Amino acid sequence: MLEVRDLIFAYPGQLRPWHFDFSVAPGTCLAIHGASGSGKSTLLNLLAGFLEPLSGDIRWQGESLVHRRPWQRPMTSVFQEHNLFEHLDVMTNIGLGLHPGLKLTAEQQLAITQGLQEVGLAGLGKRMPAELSGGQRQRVALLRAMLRSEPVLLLDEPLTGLDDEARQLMRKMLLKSKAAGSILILASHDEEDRSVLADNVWNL
Ligand SMILES: Nc1ncnc2c1ncn2[C@@H]1O[C@H](COP(=O)(O)OP(=O)(O)OP(=O)(O)O)[C@@H](O)[C@H]1O
Repeated sequence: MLEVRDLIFAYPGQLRPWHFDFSVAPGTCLAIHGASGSGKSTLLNLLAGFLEPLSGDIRWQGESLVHRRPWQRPMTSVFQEHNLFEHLDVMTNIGLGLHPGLKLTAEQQLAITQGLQEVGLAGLGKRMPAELSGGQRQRVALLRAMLRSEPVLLLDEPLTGLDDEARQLMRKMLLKSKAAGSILILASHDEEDRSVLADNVWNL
């Protein structure tokens, strides 16, 4: 269970702080809903550990995460900038997500090849990020996040800008992650994405 308890945050000079309090069970998706500027990305950044709360707690399996660095948290984030390494090809970008020294097992290599097929990118493993469209880059970033198999996936507008076919494929993959027990925290303006993926909604 991921628990967010009385988490308070404000940017310097902000008069009304945010107050977050919710919990999310494994195998479910919480959508964060709110107007532009309401704090969706801020909440994801707090969960990921890129921002420090003023007070309150974030707990995973009963253990506090607030003093853990981002890479020590059981989470993977896919934020709007897709964060691919520009000088590394698609396979290497994904492989680095699985093992920082690229020591991949045969099983992991197979998972990458199959994953690329599933998200409609078969045969593009040797491409450099600059040789991909925006939507293809987005799918690489999402696939890398899903293959990391961390218990919590933080998703900031993950399907924005994808065409219908790619969007359907990625929704299917995300539903598969959820069925396998992942927690999805989803910031999305898209009502259909929320209705297909989310079990609960946190309104900002
Ligand atoms: N580093 C920062 N310093 C000060 N204020 C910030 C900072 N980052 C964001 N804000 C402000 O905090 C508010 C929430 O921003 P945030 O990016 O979390 O909104 P959002 O709901 O994700 O918006 P969008 O849907 O447009 O992506 C906005 O008013 C924004 O201007």
